[in-house]
Amino acid sequence: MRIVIGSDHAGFPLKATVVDHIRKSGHAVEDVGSHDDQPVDFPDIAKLVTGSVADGRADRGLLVCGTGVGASIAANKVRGIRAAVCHDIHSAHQCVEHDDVNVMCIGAQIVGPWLALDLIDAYLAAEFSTDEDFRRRVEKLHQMDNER
Ligand SMILES: O=C(CO)[C@H](O)[C@H](O)[C@H](O)COP(=O)(O)O
Repeated sequence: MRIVIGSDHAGFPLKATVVDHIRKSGHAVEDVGSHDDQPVDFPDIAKLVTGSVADGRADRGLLVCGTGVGASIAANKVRGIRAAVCHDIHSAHQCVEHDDVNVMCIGAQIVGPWLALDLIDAYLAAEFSTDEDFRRRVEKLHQMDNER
């Protein structure tokens, strides 16, 4: 898959480990920054990641900030984006299987690097279910996007 990843200054220390891991797993990674630990506003990075997913340049996005919360709020402002903070393995795969999440957000101040990599593995391995209940619910999310 083509993965786009971004972080703010709080997520920056974790991002290099994550990028390396995803590349070694065989995925293509676009790293949109930040590229150092200087303060950067998470909405600016979220715009870059979500833009790449929304226009089809990337299949899935990853955002890393301090808690994952700000990044997910920002990402969900963008049409076509279904973002979720995931700090447990079940949510990391179920969010794709049931909700077709296309941007997962992680808090570098909340989870350590080993759990972060397991979360990412679960997220990237998951596929959207063909179950009609889940498809109908996500279709309603599309309708909500179109009504904004
Ligand atoms: O977690 C975040 C937003 O939900 C950010 O990454 C920041 O860590 C948080 O806003 C704190 O800001 P600071 O400039 O790092 O003190």
